[in-house]
Amino acid sequence: MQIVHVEDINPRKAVHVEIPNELSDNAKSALKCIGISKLYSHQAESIMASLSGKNVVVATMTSSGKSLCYNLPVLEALSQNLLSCALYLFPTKALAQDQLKALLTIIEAFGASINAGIYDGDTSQKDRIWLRDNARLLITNPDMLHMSILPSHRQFSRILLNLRYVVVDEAHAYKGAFGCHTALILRRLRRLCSHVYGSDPSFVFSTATSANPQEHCMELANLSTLELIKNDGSPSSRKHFVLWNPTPNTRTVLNKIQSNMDDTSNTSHKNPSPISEVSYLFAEMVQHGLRCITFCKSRKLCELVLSYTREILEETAPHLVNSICAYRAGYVAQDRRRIESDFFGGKLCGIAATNALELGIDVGHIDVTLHLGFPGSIASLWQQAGRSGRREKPSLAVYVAFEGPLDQYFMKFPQKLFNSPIECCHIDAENQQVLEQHLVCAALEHPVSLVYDEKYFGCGLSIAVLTLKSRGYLSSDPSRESSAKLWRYIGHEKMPSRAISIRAIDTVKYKVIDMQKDEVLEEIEESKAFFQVYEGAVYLHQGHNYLVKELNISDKIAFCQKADLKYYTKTRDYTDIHVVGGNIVYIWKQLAYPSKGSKSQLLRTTAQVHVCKVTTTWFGFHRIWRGSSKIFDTVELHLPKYSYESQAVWIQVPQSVKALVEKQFSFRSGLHAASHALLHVVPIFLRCNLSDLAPECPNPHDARYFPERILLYDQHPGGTGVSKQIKPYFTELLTAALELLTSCLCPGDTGCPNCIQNLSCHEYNELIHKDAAIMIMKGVLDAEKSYFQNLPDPSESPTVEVNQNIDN
Ligand SMILES: Nc1ncnc2c1ncn2[C@@H]1O[C@H](COP(=O)(O)OP(=O)(O)OP(=O)(O)O)[C@@H](O)[C@H]1O
Repeated sequence: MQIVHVEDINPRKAVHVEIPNELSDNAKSALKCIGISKLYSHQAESIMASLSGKNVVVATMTSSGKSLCYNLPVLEALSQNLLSCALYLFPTKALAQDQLKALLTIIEAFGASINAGIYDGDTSQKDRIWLRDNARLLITNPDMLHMSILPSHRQFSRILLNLRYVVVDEAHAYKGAFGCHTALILRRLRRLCSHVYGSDPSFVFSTATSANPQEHCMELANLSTLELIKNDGSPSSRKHFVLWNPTPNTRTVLNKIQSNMDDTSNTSHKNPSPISEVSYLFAEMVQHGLRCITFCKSRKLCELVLSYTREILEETAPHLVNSICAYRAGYVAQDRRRIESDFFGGKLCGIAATNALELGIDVGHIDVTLHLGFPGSIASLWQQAGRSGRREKPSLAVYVAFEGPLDQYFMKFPQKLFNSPIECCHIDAENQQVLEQHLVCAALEHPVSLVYDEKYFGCGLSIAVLTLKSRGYLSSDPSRESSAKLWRYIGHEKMPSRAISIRAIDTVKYKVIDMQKDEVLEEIEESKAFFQVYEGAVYLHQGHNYLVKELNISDKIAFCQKADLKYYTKTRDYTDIHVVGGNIVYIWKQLAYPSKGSKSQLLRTTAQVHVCKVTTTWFGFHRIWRGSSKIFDTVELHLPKYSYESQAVWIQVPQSVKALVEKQFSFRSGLHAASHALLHVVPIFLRCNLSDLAPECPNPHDARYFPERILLYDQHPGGTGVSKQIKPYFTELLTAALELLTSCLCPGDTGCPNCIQNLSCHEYNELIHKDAAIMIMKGVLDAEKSYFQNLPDPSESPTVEVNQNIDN
């Protein structure tokens, strides 16, 4: 049977409290108006804490009424002082739209005169002017704050002068590169409020699933105190969480249904694959009148699931074919809004979605969530599953596993999924490179002072200022004493914020055009384009197959035509890391978290951090039968390579170690496994998002020379500085990675997801060898030890640069 485990998640009773007497009559009648007669205990707790001026983070379950935790104190404060203002930050435009509806209802119920509106990239010029002059509750996102509000802060002076609250919703979305940039943007905001406008807003965060909400939000907004509200008083319904493992040898009831129904040989669903099984489940749910979201890891999977499910419904319940659709990034905003409201209104009863729908957009009651593959974190899985069973009705979640190591690991050890703590959210708000980028913007907004601004930008400030001075971005009055100097922006760009991509999203995009309708179907970021569109590619849009007929690279357009195809395509590619050189100097600074080693110990490493060039080469594609996933054709591709500059941290493996390893094992496989293991232990030492980093993975089908090094690189063009932060810990990382491998008792050479297998490996964990990795890491650590034995203590000097030839 495919069902390998059922976890029964017990319902939880609501803990209600009376509406606090301290609230105004307006607030009480507003609550009554929106149908709330009692508060959940966490709501009362957080509302009272916010009203007393405390910074608050509400970390409770999905759909636990968190919006009220910030809306109520904000509206109470804004209706009592008719000048007071609030700023709401949502991580996506869609969420802002969604929340505005609920907010306008409660504002009306409050009977207060509070103008509220959304100020984002979609807001018209006319509305922007009106909002600047009239809004007291401005809803925006970090991008807009960074690009528009802060650089033109004088236009928002009324709001900033009277800013009483800053609300940060879905705070768990701010992690990795995006989190790091947002942290700096919030520091810029708080600095301006204090230095220019004399305001000091309180913060209210809402966050769903993270192990360290308080620490994460304090870091995000640089707060010294923050009240954590985590005792959830909202009710939750019973949930059955099913782990479903498609097994090639077992015919399921669903397969039987399918085989009875099939009369053609070209069907793609005879063999159970996770994609076809999830599609059958999806079709079943819809046919039983259950409202369902199927979460898929990628845009392509989302389209495939929709297309398979529609085929099944065509046979079994044709009237339901149009009651499901796909929802993912890349669709134009208008289409997404239409899908959201059709789903909410009941016109649609199922959606195949990527994590674009993971954040709390209210799409009404959902009975079932299906999860095709592990979404990358336990937190994410819970967040997705939390979408069903709202409003006290029982619900079902089914996690359908892929063949991959991580999915299979959870199928074997379900308790690792249900009993493990949820991961931490990592941001590195002291990232020197990101700090430098935002300091340029901050200096344009208001001159920077080393004395007054260190509390916002940390102890890396003075070094960052000197770096920016030498690069011609900042200058100060030479007659002033150094501590009294004010650093002003003197760079050439009028709007330096425009050059900073806070989500590290490419600005260059490819248009996908339907040739028959002459209509743009989608815009794809340049870095992702060649994975999806090339001549001969099967491109999926809203469950329909399109064949890409032509790719015009100079105009960045892919022309395609609807086609009835029983296969999909997949590129053959590899990624090379070329270390360019140019040492990036690591500057020692106070760490915000305890370090396991002393400063001098940490500096004793020959690891290097350099600028690198990351290049992806596409050399062909496979045509693969849907359902059976069998490759039936391989085609050559001639596409330009895609490159970007980034940063890498790496250590050379001595030739002697290589020679020793090669006597027993494949050296390449050892390097590959060692780089995975190294990546896995990074969070023990550094706050960062693992998806910011990637290990160097050898291409299993390429016998070319592979550099003798263990390397991690920053996946964002330009780099977020995470490689630089890793360098001083390299020896410690190697030691921890070695411990990880030697303590993992999994059998076999290829390890498990707990040691050397990595979910996001570009080469699908091919060519990895645990014992070879252990030998390599031991060899490198021994070589490091003997190298430094005879050297003086490096703690005298701030950096240790060890000369090594860069031969790759
Ligand atoms: N005290 C209450 N009593 C009854 N219903 C409530 C109460 N508070 C909120 N609700 C209802 O619970 C639902 C979910 O509320 P809300 O959207 O604020 O949750 P949330 O925690 O912000 O959700 P998400 O995690 O998706 O962001 C809404 O329909 C809201 O009206």
